[in-house]
Amino acid sequence: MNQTTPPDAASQAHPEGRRLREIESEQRVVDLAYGELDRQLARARRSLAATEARGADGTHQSRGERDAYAVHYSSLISSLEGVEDRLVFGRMDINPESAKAMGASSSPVTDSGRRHYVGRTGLQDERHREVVLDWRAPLARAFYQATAANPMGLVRRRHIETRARRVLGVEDELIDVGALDALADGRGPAGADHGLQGEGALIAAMSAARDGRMGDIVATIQGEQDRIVTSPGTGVLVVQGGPGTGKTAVALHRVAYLFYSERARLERSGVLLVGPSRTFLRYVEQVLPSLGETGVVSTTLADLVPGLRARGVEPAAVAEIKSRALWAGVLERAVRDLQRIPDSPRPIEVQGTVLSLEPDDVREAVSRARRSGKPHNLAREPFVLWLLERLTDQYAAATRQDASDADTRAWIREDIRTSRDARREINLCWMPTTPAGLLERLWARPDLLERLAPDLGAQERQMLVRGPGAELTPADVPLIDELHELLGPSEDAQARRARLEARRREELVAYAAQAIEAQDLGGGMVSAEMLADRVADSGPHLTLAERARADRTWTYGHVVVDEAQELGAMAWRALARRCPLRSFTVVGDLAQYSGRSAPSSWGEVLTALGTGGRRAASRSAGRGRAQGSTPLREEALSVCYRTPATIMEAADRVVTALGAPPVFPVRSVRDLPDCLSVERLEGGEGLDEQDWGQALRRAVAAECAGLDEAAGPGAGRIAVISPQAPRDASLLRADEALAAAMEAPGGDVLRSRVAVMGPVMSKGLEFDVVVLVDPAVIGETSPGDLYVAMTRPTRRLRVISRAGLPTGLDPS
Ligand SMILES: Nc1ncnc2c1ncn2[C@@H]1O[C@H](COP(=O)(O)OP(=O)(O)OP(=O)(O)O)[C@@H](O)[C@H]1O
Repeated sequence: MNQTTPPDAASQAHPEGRRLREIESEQRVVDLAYGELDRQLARARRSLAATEARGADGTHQSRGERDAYAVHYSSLISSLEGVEDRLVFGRMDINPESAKAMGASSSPVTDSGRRHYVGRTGLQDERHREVVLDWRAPLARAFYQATAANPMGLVRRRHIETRARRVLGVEDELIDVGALDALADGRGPAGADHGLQGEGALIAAMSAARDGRMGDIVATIQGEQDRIVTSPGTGVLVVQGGPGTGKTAVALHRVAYLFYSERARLERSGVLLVGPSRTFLRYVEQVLPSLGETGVVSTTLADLVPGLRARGVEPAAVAEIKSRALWAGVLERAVRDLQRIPDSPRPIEVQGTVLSLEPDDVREAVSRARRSGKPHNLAREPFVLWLLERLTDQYAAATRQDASDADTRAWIREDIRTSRDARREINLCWMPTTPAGLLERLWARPDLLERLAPDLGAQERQMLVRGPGAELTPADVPLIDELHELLGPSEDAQARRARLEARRREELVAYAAQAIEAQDLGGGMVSAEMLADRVADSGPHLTLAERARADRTWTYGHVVVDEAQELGAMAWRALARRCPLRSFTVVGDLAQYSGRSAPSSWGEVLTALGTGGRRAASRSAGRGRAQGSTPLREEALSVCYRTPATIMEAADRVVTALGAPPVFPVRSVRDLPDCLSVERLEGGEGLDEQDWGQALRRAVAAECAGLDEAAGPGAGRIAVISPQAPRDASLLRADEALAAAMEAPGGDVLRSRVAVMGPVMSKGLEFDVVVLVDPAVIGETSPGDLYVAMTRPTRRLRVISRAGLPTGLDPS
């Protein structure tokens, strides 16, 4: 078991004195580490200031270099600032033989390599001697993975608890009893045989009141988690397991680990993190910066395409139809459908001469343009050019001109190109269009849909029909992305971009002219144009993440997808395009799928990544290679850190009774007394709104009071998860105190003490307390959603129901 610091003869008599001495001694090391952090931060800030002071002068190349340095120093500063909190959290004592074998060099803190301090980042002193070992360093693996059965050279693991640069306590685990004598300070506590590493620190982390933001787990990563965090970044890795097993936490730490182990590659390409909702992304946004990493772009699928807003809502059944793989073919056909060969010759009048657009010529032009391999809008140019050449020949013959020289041909071509007939007829054969325009046409024209998507049933097609001008929905976004690939930029878009650039330059020139005049700059040596060029060149300093986010065609070095069981084939295709290397961390739990028919395997979910259709892995070890070109590995986590055992067991019973049992049953690390209460209201479904409102307010107010008592006044977070969230939210607001507790600064529900949401919105989140409304209603449409809703609390679940209770939940 864990104890605080090893007892020796003196400490038997004065254990408190011994504890204080240990704390004091660790404080000296922690002071040294923060001193080093401060020194490095000050140096980076000075370098940034010096770089910026160099101004916008110099050659194009030197301005580019200056910008690159500025971005580098800014990121370095953010990284160093990010690791301030709990900079050092662990110490490893290594047996002398292992230390010698590792050949570790000595430093003021390492005791000839026999002692290492583990922290959020690696720090060395000015003489390049180790002060803090980065938690991702190979040597630090023993801190997370060593057990009594496999000590990995570790004699003792120490967790150091700090707050705001002060050491508050230490917690020791003895790993290798046999090696203890070899250590300078002799004896230690009994060996660790509980299977959890740093149990005290772990339980403390889990018991702390939630504050609406996920914290990192770097100080308490467990062995099974660490093996996933540090597994190589190649291929597709599925991290699965029941609720609260740390899948999200592990995936985020894996990103930080990959930045460490493959920094050169990922610093150039960045990492994309895809989450189920903006709220979820806000929930996890602190984790990577707290590990010193900033090169991550996070997005929902709805926000995947820069500049596109998908604010429309539609039934889940419609979104499901849009997610199917068949759309790849349908959209391809829709684009080819814009390339038409007329049934008969079309007359074209050019300055009084009538030419004929021949179907055979159009056929040839179409096939040449398609052979160019360019997307539709870009292939239009070779298509038009080839037809214009044919029409030019016709015109020359009809007007008896010699069109053998380039200038004459160019004149004729221009006359044809600008004639109304030619424009109309050529457009009809090869219509330029935008992704949103084409999709709008598809939804608005059932006849078109029937022709292009014959595999859909008539009823399904009917469900897709939507009038022109309607808002795009999140499920439209992967289709739009696919269409971007098939269509390429439209002439309109290209022209718009050129116009914008021209306007921006005009503004810059005007601004520069004013500046020259106002400040009497230049002395005749600098023109407004020159100054405008410099301002444009020196532009804003964009970080990699900012550049990547704004560029739809950016390819990332690694992609993490959370709640991945929800993504359909079209979404995976969009993500596959963003990572041709197919380096993916796929996080999810098939049992938490929203809807009735969850996919049966990850192979089925991930077909679009080229992993083949077969799963080749088993439960925990679960490594294997699927048939297909992209290697697929599956790992499963088995310990729930979030939800008390009583609640977890109830959730398992309920979904099992609904015919959707957990894919991986999990073991909770703790249980709490009185953590589950279930109430079926008298009056049942016949209860009127007023009585229901009252009962709900009473329940939520009681939970607020209970949490005040358990965590301190106002501390902790409560979620009310209801199938009728908006209506229940307004009922709760009738109580002034609850309305105040529901206030969400900046619209961020995670900042409110009481958040009301539907079950889908609660995916991936966690709260101290959950008040769950009408679980049977949720379970009826989606057992997975009920599983999610029941497993969000860290302390307590209160069920309040008007409808009958689902099997497995009995009134308490
Ligand atoms: N090793 C650990 N040390 C401390 N806390 C941990 C550890 N592992 C997980 N946790 C905590 O457990 C909680 C659940 O983790 P996380 O959200 O990553 O689980 P999950 O498997 O993604 O859950 P779900 O599938 O329910 O969304 C979080 O508060 C996380 O910080």
